[in-house]
Amino acid sequence: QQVVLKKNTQYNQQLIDKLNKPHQFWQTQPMPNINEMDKLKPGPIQLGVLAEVRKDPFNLIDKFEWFNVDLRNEEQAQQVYTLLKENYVEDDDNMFRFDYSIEFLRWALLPPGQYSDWLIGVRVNQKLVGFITGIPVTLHIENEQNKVKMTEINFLCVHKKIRANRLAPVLIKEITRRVHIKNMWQAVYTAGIVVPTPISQTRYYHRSLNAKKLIEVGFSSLSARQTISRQQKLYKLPEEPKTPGIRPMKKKDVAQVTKLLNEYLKNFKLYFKYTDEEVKHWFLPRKDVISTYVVEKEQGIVTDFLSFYNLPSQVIKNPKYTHLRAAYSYYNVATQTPIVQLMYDALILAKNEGYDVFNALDIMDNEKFLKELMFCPGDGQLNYYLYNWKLENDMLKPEEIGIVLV
Ligand SMILES: CNCCCN(C)c1ncc(F)c(N2CC(C(=O)NCc3cnc4ccccn34)C2)n1
Repeated sequence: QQVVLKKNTQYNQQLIDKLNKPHQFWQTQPMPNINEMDKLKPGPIQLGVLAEVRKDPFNLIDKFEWFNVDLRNEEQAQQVYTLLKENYVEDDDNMFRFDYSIEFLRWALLPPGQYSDWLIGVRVNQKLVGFITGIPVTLHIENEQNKVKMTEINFLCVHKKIRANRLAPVLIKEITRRVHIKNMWQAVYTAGIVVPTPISQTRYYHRSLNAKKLIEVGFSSLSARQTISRQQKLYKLPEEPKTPGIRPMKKKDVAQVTKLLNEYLKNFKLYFKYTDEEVKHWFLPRKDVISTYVVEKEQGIVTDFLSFYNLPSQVIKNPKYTHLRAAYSYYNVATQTPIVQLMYDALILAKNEGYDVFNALDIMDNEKFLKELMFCPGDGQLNYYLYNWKLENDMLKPEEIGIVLV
């Protein structure tokens, strides 16, 4: 009886703490909070001192141990895949959960220049129960002179059975330490939740490709006047893309795609600059991971390209379907083809690749095609965060964001 009472009081105390001091962890981090916004000048909030960076890993509760994940190792990749498949992001009604594939994770987390100690796992008795990742990026912030080498954080995940152990803050602190050790002091990340302090709040839009299935899995719903067959007719797409010369990207296109992409991204306040090597990694088609199509005119000139990545969701309880096949808009550059026509072709190509829905955020120039191509606003928002950096005006509009995190 005593033990149960103690456990409950301990748990209740944790709840009381949570309610009284929300964001207790985040208040300790160099993120501008509301009242000090006006005082700080644009740029780093805290200047890091390499000599002061802790050399040893943060302490873990006993039996928990740090573990650098080697995603090239099949067994370790399987462990990461299973942890995410069973414990990663779900929608608010717990109907869907992301199901990132192993090949996708290798694409997302093994880019050129990756550090082996930035894919961090926590294990208990050889079982993976926690994960967080960083990849090295150079982010251009608000103007050309701010080219900041930093980390892009992603895939923070703690096993459902060991939540409320305060493991997530330790994972964040440990990857921060491993980034600081490399003399990098900023980070960029996104999250569906709001913690201090978003630099932009973007919104998801969805374009139905398989209306019937979206209704059957509960992703879409029918209003009184709508019927399934009406919806199918409304969202019907032609068999073939409209743009002459559109075809899958090949290795020979890398140099032209790099030029088009870097030129286009200068329009935004937050963007990466890509080398040929990086374009090869991020855009050359990989089956069931990334699709990129280029528009080739006479003499082999590439004038436009479109790209989308594959992120299926497990349908948690449904008699007929186990997965929702979703294509997510990645980077699209239209210099000769009208953007609406280019993205209409993206829908047709995604439908032909077997996707049920095409998702896009209202960032970059996406507003220009979302309404006309019958995208519907989703219920969630994706917040962008910059760690240890004060922007000129604190917030950026979605159309000023030029980066997509997978
Ligand atoms: C760095 N990390 C971001 C991952 C990419 N992210 C979360 C994302 N980028 C663009 C989107 F357009 C988007 N989505 C449209 C919304 C949606 O489809 N909501 C219903 C739903 C279906 N399946 C799931 C699984 C989890 C949560 C909601 N789900 C979420 N998500």
